[in-house]
Amino acid sequence: MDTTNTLIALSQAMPKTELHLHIEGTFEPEQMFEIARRNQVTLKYHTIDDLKSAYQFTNLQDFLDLYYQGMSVLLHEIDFYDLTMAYLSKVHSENVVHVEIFFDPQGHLSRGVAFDVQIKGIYRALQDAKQQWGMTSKLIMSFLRHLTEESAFETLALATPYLDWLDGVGLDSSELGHPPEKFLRVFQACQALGLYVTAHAGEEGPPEYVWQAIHAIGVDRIDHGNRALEDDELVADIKHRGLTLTVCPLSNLKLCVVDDMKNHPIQKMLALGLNATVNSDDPAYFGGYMNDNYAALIRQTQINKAQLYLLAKNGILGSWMTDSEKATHLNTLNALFD
Ligand code: HPA
Ligand SMILES: [Zn+2]
Repeated sequence: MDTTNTLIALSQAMPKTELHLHIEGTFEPEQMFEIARRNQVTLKYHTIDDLKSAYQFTNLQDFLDLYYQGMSVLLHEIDFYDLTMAYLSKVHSENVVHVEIFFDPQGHLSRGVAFDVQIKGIYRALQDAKQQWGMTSKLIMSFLRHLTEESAFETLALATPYLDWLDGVGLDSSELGHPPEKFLRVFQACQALGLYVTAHAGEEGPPEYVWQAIHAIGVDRIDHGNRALEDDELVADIKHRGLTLTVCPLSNLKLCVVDDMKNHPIQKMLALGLNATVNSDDPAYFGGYMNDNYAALIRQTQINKAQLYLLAKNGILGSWMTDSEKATHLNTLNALFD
């Protein structure tokens, strides 16, 4: 019988991928205050403790209100670089070998920060991480679903000179009332450009939104997907298609998508044959990075060694890495679990 501590040590040592991560959600209060100071931006909260004490959310919107406020201090390319580098260096120390990160261009464009300022800072950090540590990455531009499809099209037009740096597009922000179908045409345009497509669905929204993401949009992956479990036919369809779910345990707890980590559905997802993965979503706001998410699952849901292996393996296979990159990381993972 493996002890909790043995499993936690194994989860820390294993090569991990992060497939659901909003770079603006990695903004630690200390760094936020530092960048606010150098940019002479005044934050609504006066101290780091004041800010941290506001991190009590009862739903997704509570969090988003703070998330948009926090990102408002990002003005220059160096700010986006520093933010991204701080995240990459943190997860490098946790044996994360590959990241696929979202950024929210519209959250910055609306404040007058140009698209090229954002993407140049983020992309340069991704390149530096590759050079320094061999960490590979994909960049996903996410559309804000509370805005119009027209606004998403305008954002796509701004991204056109940078298509070589972009791997996929996503859909995030306030889910209820903003179904995936609202963005059908813009996602079709993205697919025609050869971009991967993923969408947040079934975090707060009903199973119907997950159906739409799969059948109307044709997503390559589903972000969250928790509420898909309410519909057996949908579960069978996700399984049949082999779609990956990018699940975020600590996020789910903080945003009251689950009432208690003990009741987190990730083991059920695995038992149903779904390709669930572990991710941190917005680690600076939700109380933990990759290793903390695994530790919480191990401590509170008693996942076993076989399930731990499966989660890590699903993370490698569900990524957009090349087959040979996947094979390399699978070999390392297999050796560790032998
Ligand atoms: O967890 C999330 N859900 C939806 N939108 C988001 N934008 C950042 N994080 C999230
Ligand atoms: Zn998310």
